[in-house]
Amino acid sequence: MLSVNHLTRSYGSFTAVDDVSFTIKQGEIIGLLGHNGAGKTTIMKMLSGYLELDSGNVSLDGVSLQDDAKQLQRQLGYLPESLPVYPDMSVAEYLDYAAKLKGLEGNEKRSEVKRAIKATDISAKLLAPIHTLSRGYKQRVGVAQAILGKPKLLILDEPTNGLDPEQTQHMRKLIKDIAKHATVILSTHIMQEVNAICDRVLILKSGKLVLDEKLEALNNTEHLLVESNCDDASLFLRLDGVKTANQIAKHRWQVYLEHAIDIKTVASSISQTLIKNNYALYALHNEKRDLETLFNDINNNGLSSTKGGAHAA
Ligand SMILES: Nc1ncnc2c1ncn2[C@@H]1O[C@H](COP(=O)(O)OP(=O)(O)OP(=O)(O)O)[C@@H](O)[C@H]1O
Repeated sequence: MLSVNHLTRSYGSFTAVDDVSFTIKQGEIIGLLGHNGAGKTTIMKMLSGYLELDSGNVSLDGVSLQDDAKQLQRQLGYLPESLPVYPDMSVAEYLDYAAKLKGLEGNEKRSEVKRAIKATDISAKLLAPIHTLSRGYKQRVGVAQAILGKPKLLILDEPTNGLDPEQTQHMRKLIKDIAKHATVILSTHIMQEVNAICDRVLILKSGKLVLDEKLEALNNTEHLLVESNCDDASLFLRLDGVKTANQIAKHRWQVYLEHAIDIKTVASSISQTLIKNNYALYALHNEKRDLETLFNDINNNGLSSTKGGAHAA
């Protein structure tokens, strides 16, 4: 299991990742979403040990990044946003080199390189110098190096970036296969990608984690739209069945509910509570959301409050 606690990182005075915590079980595929600059790459770089944490901690199956970065790095594969490529090396030379860096030797190294080549379907270009490859092929070489040594944790920064539709399908299948034996975190801007392969989604906004939810629950999420002059998120959050309360405009709230909760019961307790607390209730009705509209709501709206704590988002 990957455990990430209070991860924080600034560049100078700018906080790019702000107190982010989550855990991921083996076999899960997590989609890390957020607009440009939300902090996705910074988180991935910290998890992979490429970038130091300012504070917080990361551990994989109990091995802490701070205490034993080398051991943890041996268990992880990382496809960075831009691969540190060696343009004049052939694909075969590069994979051999990458395998050595992971501590693989002899027969184990040979069989792992072979496996990675087969899995990413790059055998036709083994002798080609890397600088002659198309973007899609380079991406596959990047994934091949990431899966060497059968990592327990695979971190993929925009894995289908630059791939054509057929290669994208192939990559998605590959990621699913890998996830049978590993934890996968991938970042992407493409919602279909998340819907196609992820089990769970983490949404970042301005460095903060604003949503951590299973995709299945998310795509079946109903929320209540409440129009009221109430300005206190905690009023909604203390009600049974309420998961988050987002103020999306003056006098407009989106109240997200726990999975499988009776929406009418929650609606009734919201109206009673508002009135009991001397707030006006102008309207209350339910709406259904999918990942894409939820993502847009989160990014276009001002506040996100969860039972775990309310924060400006
Ligand atoms: N080396 C750096 N020095 C200063 N600021 C940086 C540096 N790297 C990233 N940032 C800033 O930190 C913030 C988060 O960047 P990051 O690359 O993690 O975002 P991202 O979510 O991966 O974005 P994208 O989707 O565009 O790749 C951005 O505002 C970015 O400009």
